[in-house]
Amino acid sequence: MQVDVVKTGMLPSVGIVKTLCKTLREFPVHALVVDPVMVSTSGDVLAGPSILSTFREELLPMADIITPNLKEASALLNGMQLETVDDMRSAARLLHNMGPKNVLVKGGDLPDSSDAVDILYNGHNFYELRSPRIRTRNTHGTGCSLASSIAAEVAKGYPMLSAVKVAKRFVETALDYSKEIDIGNGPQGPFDHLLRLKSHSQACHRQQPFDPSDLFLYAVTDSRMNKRWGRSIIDAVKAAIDGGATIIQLREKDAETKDFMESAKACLRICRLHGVPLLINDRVDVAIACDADGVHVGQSDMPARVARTLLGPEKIIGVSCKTPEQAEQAWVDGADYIGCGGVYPTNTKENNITVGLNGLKTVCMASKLPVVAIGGIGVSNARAVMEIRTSNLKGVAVVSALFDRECVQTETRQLHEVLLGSNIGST
Ligand SMILES: Cc1ncc(COP(=O)(O)OP(=O)(O)O)c(N)n1
Ligand SMILES: Cc1nc(C(=O)O)sc1CCOP(=O)(O)O
Repeated sequence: MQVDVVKTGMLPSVGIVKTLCKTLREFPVHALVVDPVMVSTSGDVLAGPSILSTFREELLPMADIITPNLKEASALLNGMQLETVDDMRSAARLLHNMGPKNVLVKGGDLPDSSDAVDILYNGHNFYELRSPRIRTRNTHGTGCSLASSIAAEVAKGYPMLSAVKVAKRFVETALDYSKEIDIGNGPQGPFDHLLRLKSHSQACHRQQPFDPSDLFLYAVTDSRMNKRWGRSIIDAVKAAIDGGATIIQLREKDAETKDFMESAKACLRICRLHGVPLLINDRVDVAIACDADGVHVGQSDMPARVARTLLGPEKIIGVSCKTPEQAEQAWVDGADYIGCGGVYPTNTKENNITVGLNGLKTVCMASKLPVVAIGGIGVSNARAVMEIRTSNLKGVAVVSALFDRECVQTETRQLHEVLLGSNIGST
């Protein structure tokens, strides 16, 4: 077996350190990451002074990097006082003289520092690596995970400086992710390094599975209209839900990404309270970032197949389709529903091709997926749309008839009544 990178953790006896060094001399590895575990983040002493001379004389000279915390660096340097960043630099230089190629002195315990400062020294340059200090009691295991992450990055072939930066970012993100978890009985809890796995599985989780009847009254927001009427997107979404909207899509063409994310998160809270799914138009990144229930993509947006890979199996994906071929492709790509239009001419979307009721019917009959009709639909014509009577036409998606009006709630309620009267999907 070829071993590329070895990372050491706690080595409880002199005999074990000596055996390890002997093995490493016989079977050299590409890189050796030494976490000289002697004092844990929680302050527990994990290895006695008898081990220090073996560390200094045998193990450290073989290491590509060593990653002591302040107490370990001090122990290796016969009790040297380490209280400032300058002290850490001096310690890194002295430890480097013992033979390792790189030294990372971790300043997590540095008094009076609002940042977490680590010093990396490679014999030529010092790098001061700073990240915000995350206030949490769940820090147990951070040193070990940092060194393991460095080893993993080095094994992937990255240079030491980038390996350390990536590892530090990983630990920082994991600390932040798990900072409020109530876990463990002692003064400290473990931090949670499975964050990527968990955040992905959470991202893949939706409150409820997709129900095609959610397409019944589909409210699609428009920032320009809401601005014109002097209301926020959040107020618009609330009003639409109060009026009976069964699904919401945020279609914010002019929003800056950060603003879009913030309003999406606020809207999501409202939607979750009411059990109404919230989709994001076009922006798969925003949907992932705010854990929305899904996305709606057009023919020139990210392909549904790619969106599905990014979003996972449970999120809702809708695709705009004007033809039977597009509807077939949406099904193949793993979409959940299609939006078909424009049924009528509309001013909301420039240069939109109108397919009419016949086009809608043709697409519905070809589609294996549920369909929602869109384009120029409102109280006056929703019934005619639903009367094409194909069983997979589940509802209407509406922008201006709800949001380019003074009272969103009233308009939504009226449309809801019309749709109820049309007895959708019963044939
Ligand atoms: C339900 C629904 N159907 C169709 C569309 C149109 O989406 P797209 O083709 O991506 O065009 P834009 O909305 O981006 O202008 C939709 N948004 N919702
Ligand atoms: C966003 C959109 N997509 C369409 C399509 O045909 O795919 S029509 C349209 C605009 C719908 O707005 P209104 O309800 O104001 O007509």
